Amino acid sequence: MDNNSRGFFTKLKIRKKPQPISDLTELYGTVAKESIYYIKLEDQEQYEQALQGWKGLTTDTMYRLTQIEKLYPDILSYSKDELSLKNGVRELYHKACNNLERVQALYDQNPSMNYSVDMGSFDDSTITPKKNHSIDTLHTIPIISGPSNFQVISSFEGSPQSNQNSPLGRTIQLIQSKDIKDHSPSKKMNTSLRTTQQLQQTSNMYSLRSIHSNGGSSGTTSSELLNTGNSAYPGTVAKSKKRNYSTPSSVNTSKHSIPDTKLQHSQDMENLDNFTDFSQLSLDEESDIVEYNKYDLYTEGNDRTYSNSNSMHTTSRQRSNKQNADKLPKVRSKLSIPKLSQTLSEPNSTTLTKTEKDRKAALSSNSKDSISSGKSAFSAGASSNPLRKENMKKNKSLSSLTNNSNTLKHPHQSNTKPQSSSFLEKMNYKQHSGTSVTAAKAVFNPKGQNSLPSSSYALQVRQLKQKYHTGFPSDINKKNEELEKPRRRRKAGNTQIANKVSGKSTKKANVSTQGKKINESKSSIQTSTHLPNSKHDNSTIENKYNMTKEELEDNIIDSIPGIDKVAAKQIFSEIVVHGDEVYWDDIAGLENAKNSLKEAVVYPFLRPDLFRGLREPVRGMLLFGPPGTGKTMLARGVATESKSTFFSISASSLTSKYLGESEKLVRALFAIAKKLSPSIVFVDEIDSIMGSRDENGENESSRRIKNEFLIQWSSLSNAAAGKSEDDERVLILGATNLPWSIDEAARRRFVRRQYIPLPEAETRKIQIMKLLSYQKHKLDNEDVDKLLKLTNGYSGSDITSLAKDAAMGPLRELGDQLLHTSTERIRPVELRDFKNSLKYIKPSVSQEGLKRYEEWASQFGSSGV
Ligand SMILES: Nc1ncnc2c1ncn2[C@@H]1O[C@H](COP(=O)(O)OP(=O)(O)OP(=O)(O)O)[C@@H](O)[C@H]1O
Repeated sequence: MDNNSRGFFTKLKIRKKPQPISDLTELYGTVAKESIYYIKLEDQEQYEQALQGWKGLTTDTMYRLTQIEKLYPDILSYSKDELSLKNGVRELYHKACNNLERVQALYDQNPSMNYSVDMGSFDDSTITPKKNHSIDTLHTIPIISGPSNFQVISSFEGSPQSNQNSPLGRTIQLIQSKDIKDHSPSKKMNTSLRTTQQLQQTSNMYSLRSIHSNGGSSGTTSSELLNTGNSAYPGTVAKSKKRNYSTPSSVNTSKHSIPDTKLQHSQDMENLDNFTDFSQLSLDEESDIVEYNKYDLYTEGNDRTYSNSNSMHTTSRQRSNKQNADKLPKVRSKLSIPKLSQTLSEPNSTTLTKTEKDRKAALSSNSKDSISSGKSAFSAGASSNPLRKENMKKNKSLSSLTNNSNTLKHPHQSNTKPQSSSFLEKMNYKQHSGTSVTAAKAVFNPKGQNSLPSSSYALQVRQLKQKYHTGFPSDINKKNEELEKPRRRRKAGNTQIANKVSGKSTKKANVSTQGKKINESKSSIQTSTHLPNSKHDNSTIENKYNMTKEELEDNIIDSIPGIDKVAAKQIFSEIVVHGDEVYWDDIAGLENAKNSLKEAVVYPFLRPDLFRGLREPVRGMLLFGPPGTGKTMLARGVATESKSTFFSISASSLTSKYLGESEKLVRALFAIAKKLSPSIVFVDEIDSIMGSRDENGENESSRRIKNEFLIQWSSLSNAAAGKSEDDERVLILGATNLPWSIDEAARRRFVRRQYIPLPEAETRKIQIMKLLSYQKHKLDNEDVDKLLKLTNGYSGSDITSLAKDAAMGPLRELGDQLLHTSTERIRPVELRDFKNSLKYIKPSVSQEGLKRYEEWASQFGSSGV
């Protein structure tokens, strides 16, 4: 370890009370400002530049956030503000990714729209309107010159952070500028030494822990870390300086979109906050700012230019810093969080481009609601550009652009302040029954909300009714009637049956066509099964609630304080199962398990009033047993029969490569499950996230997921139907083939541990008969009995495979003639087909394996009621 590195660690130790707020504030401000800039570039059809910018921004943001998380790993010690800021940054990052995708598509579609511009420029000229080239109407954004003016230290070359179109990335060059040597306040200091020290100091904010860790999660080298540390600086500068518009009208810039109360906050602060014109800064002043921000870095040697023309070139410094020194506000107070919203205000309308004007018009027309404003703004922006509009549609970027408007909000607003009323207002929501949560429940819990009101439910309903004048079905008699109504069975041939017959297991057939799918390749995530259900049709949702599913989700998310929006979106789009119709009758046998589940889940969910006090239902139930015995089917059956919102998750859906992300997903999952209660959170293969602590291979990330999960699970103490008035009924239903691997703490929380054994002969018979009922066959009772003897030890899924294979027998016989044979002439399935198939379809569970399950069941489990 060299001396410099030692210096880092010493500093880290000295820093007794880590305060992520300053880092996060700075990062948020930087990302937000850059985002606005790149959106403007896109508005100006400068796709290439915008693209480069988004790329740099996304990379840098995630990297810097990771570093902050590493530096301040104790999330529990974060203040509310810090958490909100962190969420805010995540949200901006997510939106930046969406924007990146969109701009990439725009760029790919129409590369001719791009202009050859010096990519080193952060020149406002690049966002100059093309059709309305009035110089007077231009406003300026500071330019940081390209590499020609800078001396790049070789170790930084090729760094991913060196994206020059991103101010974040450009800082790498900036920081090593020759000008630093010439103009920095510490002129006596040897430049390279000082630069190194500066880098170290800045890196202290972000990268100490991983400086020698060979990159940590991001796989970075120490030089990259330093780069990233440096990249923190422009944000500081950007935050610390006033954006200066070149036209007289820009004097009134601050009036834009800023509530009066905020304006009163501090004009100086605003100036400081908005100042981004680097070229107007004196070195001395800037060094003060740097000092104020505790970043001992000097960037004012960097070349930037004013551009009050639409020229697209980068020039060297055009004005002396001294000349503009007085433009820097003399404020040294700490940047306050609320200023972020001001920082992000739109510029003066007179300086806006046409598209921006559209956006602004939309904004003002809906100023009460930033979300809706954003949407309108988006429409305006999109409509001005047909290509973009089309592309937006294609890329589902409505929400991402809507979200852009969120960048104009304070993170607190975006995270915690429910937007419901204005949102509902905009959507004419009063015309429709139910609140957003109700609507969401109807969407995500399409079988219908629990019919019987617990007192808390009734209370909630009353409150919601008062608030939104809705027509909730709260009449208990009505609900009793509803309960007693014979269940409407699906017609044979519906998707479920079709899936079975066609051989798709319920699990495998689950391919969502609803909601956004962030990652379709995640086969572990089941999001929907039954497409024909019109309630699940997005268009129906839109008709019914006059809002899209995405809007509905946004609304729900907004109503949950403190939730990470990105994580919540992921939960909605990937994990929520939209109705999953498996009925008890579909599951052959397993009567004990069914009874157990009815008692533990179904009845309490349907009659919460009966299940209180000592009868309070369990909050965790484990289904364990050999593979393919119907555990997943049972879980789906429970979801259907209990009329609950069903979340089906797997380890992979909760695992993120980014530090802290998985915990957020877990928190979001529980928060949404509570919100949409009654809910069942089904975790298949739960051993993979609840593995025993002494199990080999438990890594840090799975330990963190597990801990978070256990914490959240504990918080469901009143969640099952029971005690309190405002109970939220959420059940964790786990399934595993490896019950002995489950951590003891988790095992304890699974109060009921239900053994799902291999099917008995009777169960196999029911299953075989059910499967044969969809096929022409010639098996009589005697044949079936013979078959039962032959399939001893087969699991439910083995039986399904066998039946499917046997059904192929008559077709196999035909060979190529199959193509010319009419359906009627194909012979029925016979016992011999099964016998043939039995030759190569063997039981999947061994006798020894079975023994182990039985032992564990007798020790920890139960086998029925
Ligand atoms: N009792 C049953 N009744 C009807 N079909 C069954 C039954 N058990 C299993 N199957 C069939 O086996 C398939 C797999 O079942 P399921 O996925 O529920 O098993 P599992 O116990 O969850 O398996 P794993 O532990 O491997 O996830 C089902 O889609 C169904 O076709």
